[in-house]
Formats: sequence, structure tokens, C-alpha cells
Amino acid sequence: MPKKQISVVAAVIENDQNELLCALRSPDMSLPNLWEFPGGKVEAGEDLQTAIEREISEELHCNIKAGDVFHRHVHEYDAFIVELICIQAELISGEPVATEHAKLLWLTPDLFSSLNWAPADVPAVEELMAKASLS
Ligand SMILES: Nc1nc2c([nH]c(=O)n2[C@H]2C[C@H](O)[C@@H](COP(=O)(O)OP(=O)(O)OP(=O)(O)O)O2)c(=O)[nH]1
Repeated sequence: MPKKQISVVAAVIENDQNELLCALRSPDMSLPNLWEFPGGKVEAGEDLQTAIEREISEELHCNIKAGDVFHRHVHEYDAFIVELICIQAELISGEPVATEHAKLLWLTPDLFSSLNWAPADVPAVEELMAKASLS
């Protein structure tokens, strides 16, 4: 049987210290104990911006304004295929709270290699690190 493919939106939220919000998946989530950009599956009929704004409000209890998609990458896991769609975002109200994640961390991209990332995120992480090293 072909593997299921899911579309997942992930928010790259930057604060005014050039730090990006990173989230640690908890031991009881799929892909446990790996770092990611917070987000989740796009629901049927939903546009990407609506999906990421909804996911962040549900998961982190704060509000973001979604900007542009800056990275798309298809990754094949053993059990499924994910299209990871990374979207730039700005925090517009509230402070992120970890309701499902084990931890949240604001980190500058030069330190991203110190985290153990979900495999699908590695190309986006590398792009963000490369971009930060040029600025
Ligand atoms: N949110 C998010 N998920 C990611 C990333 N990288 C990556 O491989 N994934 C995978 C982990 C999950 O298998 C899937 C997203 O599912 P999820 O469990 O976070 O999303 P969800 O809240 O909509 O799903 P569910 O718990 O209702 O099943 O994509 C990432 O950067 N962010």
C-alpha cells in the first residue's frame, strides 16, 4: 500500500532579538523528543495561512500573523510522507505556552545545530543557519 502523505505547516516565529521559536516534541507525541517548528496538519479546505494561525492558537495559546512560505520540503519517514511547509510568522498577541510540547525555546539560528531536529526539518534548519551566517 502506498504511504500516506500529509501536509504540515510549521511556523518560524522571530522575536526582536533575532531568535526563532523552537519546540521540543514530548515523549508521547509521534517523533518524540525531537525539535521542530510548531504547527500541524493542514485540514481539508484550509489555506496554509489559516492553518498555521489555527495550529499556533490551539497549541501555544497565542496569536500569530502568518507571512510568506519560505521553505517546502517533502520527507519520507518509515511510516508516512510529510510535506513540511515552513511559514514566516510574527507574534501579534500573547506569549507562547507549551501545552503539548515538552519545551519551547527561543534560539538564534547559529545555535540550531545544538538541537536534535525532526529529520523533515533539517533542510529548513540548514537554510536558516546559512541565512543567519550571512547577516
Ligand atoms: N508541527 C510540526 N510537525 C512536524 C515538523 N516536522 C515533522 O516532521 N513533523 C511531523 C510530526 C508529525 O508526524 C506531523 C505533524 O503532526 P502533528 O501531530 O504535529 O499535527 P496535528 O496536531 O495536526 O496532528 P494530530 O496530533 O491531531 O494527529 O509532522 C515540524 O517542524 N512541525
